[in-house]
Amino acid sequence: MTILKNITRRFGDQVVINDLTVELGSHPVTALVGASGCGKSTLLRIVAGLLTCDSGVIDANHKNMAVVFQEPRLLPWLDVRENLALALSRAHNSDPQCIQHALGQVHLAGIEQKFPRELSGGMAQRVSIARALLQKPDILLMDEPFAALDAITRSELQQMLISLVAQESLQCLFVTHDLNEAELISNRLLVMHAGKIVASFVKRDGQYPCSMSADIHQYLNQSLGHNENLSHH
Ligand SMILES: Nc1ncnc2c1ncn2[C@@H]1O[C@H](COP(=O)(O)OP(=O)(O)OP(=O)(O)O)[C@@H](O)[C@H]1O
Repeated sequence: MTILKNITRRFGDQVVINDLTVELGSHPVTALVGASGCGKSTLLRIVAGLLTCDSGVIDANHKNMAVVFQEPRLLPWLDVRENLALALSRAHNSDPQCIQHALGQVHLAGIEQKFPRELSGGMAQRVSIARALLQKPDILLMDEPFAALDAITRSELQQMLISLVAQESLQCLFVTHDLNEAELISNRLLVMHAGKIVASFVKRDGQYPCSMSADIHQYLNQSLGHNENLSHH
């Protein structure tokens, strides 16, 4: 479990994360949704340790985190095996079989020799997920990982992630502004608005409450900076 208490982060005069308190890791997949610019990526980067906060406390039991971004961020001059070997060496692991295993996990056997430019967007993103898995993360942080993919590929990767989470007992924080994706993938859904978590929902018996979608749209439709009427759940 990672607990963030009273986190605030500014960029210049702009308060992007505003006295935010949340606990992560009590459900396999927590989705974080919110309108563009509400601070989702900033929060994820703070959790990942890629960004400091100005005030607040982070009590992180998740020691080993891996991040998957919207872009695969593969090194173009290295082939797939070399890209993954780099991640493996960072994880202080020299067992090359792990690379085959990780590629199998993302259903991509036999492409070790290909260079990133030879991969489709979906394949490249699968490689970046394999790279994250090689780090054996105790929480996987995903920032709009499927946003740049076409609808069919996106759906395939969503199903792959759902299976992976179940098979590997992964913990995942999944940032998206696609509510359907968030509902499908997550077990818990946090709504962010103007730097705060304004609502939280838990999936029970495979379903979120019927009223959730309307509640969230009310938040998403509000312009940033006008959240004083929001109710907490
Ligand atoms: N490095 C930075 N320097 C200055 N401002 C920043 C920086 N990073 C983020 N911001 C600002 O913080 C606000 C929140 O950005 P953030 O990327 O966290 O939002 P988001 O909810 O993830 O949005 P989106 O869904 O569009 O990705 C934005 O106004 C953005 O311009």
